[in-house]
Amino acid sequence: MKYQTKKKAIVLLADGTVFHGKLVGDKGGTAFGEVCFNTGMTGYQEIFTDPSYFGQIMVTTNAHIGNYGTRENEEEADTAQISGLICKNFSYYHSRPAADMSLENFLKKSNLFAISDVDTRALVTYIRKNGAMNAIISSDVDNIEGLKKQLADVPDMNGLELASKVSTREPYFFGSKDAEYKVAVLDVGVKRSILKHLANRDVYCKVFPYNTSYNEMKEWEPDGYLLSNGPGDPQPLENAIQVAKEIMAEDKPLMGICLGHQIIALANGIGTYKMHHGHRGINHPILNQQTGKGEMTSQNHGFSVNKEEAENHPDVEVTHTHLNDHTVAGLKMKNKNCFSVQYHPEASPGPNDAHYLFDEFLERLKPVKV
Ligand SMILES: NC(=O)CC[C@H](N)C(=O)O
Repeated sequence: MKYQTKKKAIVLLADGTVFHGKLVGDKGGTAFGEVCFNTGMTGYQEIFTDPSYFGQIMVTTNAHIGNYGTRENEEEADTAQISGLICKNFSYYHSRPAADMSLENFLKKSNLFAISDVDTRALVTYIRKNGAMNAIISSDVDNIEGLKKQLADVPDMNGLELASKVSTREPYFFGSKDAEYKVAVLDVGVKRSILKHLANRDVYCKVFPYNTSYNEMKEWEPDGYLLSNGPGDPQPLENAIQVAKEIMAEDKPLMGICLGHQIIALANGIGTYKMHHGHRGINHPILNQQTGKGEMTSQNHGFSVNKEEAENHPDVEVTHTHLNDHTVAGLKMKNKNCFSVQYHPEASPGPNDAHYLFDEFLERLKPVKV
């Protein structure tokens, strides 16, 4: 086996707890961020490249990572976006005919520091019990005191603005120019598969940087707007909240996904809060309150919308509820052409139950077009 003498590495949590592991590859390093876990049994490439995870160290509960390599076009951004990776077994070899790279090389290309051989079950149980917290992973195993000092300087996720770190610098287009509809996307960390879903529905997208004003987006004369997913706390995103307010004031079709959903809630005066340890996985059950049907969904969020404020808001309807903890999973504005979900209708990875939400958005664009 490759790397028979694996070098030691550690996970140091903000409360001082240490978990032991081994280095992936042989290049030492240190990485820090908020530690979180994803329970998906597949889809690591999509997870690692999702800009919503920027600033987070990912623990994968799937015991095998890397065994099917990576493949171009299955990523959500060009390189890995997570701050670091903690896994149980890391496969240096992959067996999938369609793969074009090993995960090891993909992580190298992304300059991502990863450690393996960690008791991930114990670590996940610990986070689940004690809540999300900052952590540092390092090969500098004999320097715990030094690492503690570095860890103390890592910013708290609560209140942290991260959209500016992942958003496009310049506007760009996605899809065919000849498409029937035009949607302006405010990129606070957009996953590529959201754009693909729109393009597949005859939508031409123009993707704007996170700090673009509504007037600038409007100049392109889009039929509707999308507020994307993305990393960090939604509350510091003043421009995005203002954009949502202005789109709603003009009653243009607006869809929000995850961070975009939280921004729409804030634009309506509904608060958001940091969850204990969040929802990250691909089997999160949702109740669609309008149809009474259940949906299996892909989720990745650590903040949530205030349920009481949403339920008591005269102009807002809670359309979807998370069945594990009854948190708000979807909203609709009663008198506005606007809806949003806390989960990921684009999946990638995950089940396809919620793709219909893109069709619903198209239904909202059609009358505007005519
Ligand atoms: N996937 C997302 O858009 C995540 C939204 C936000 N950063 C959260 O953690 O709740």
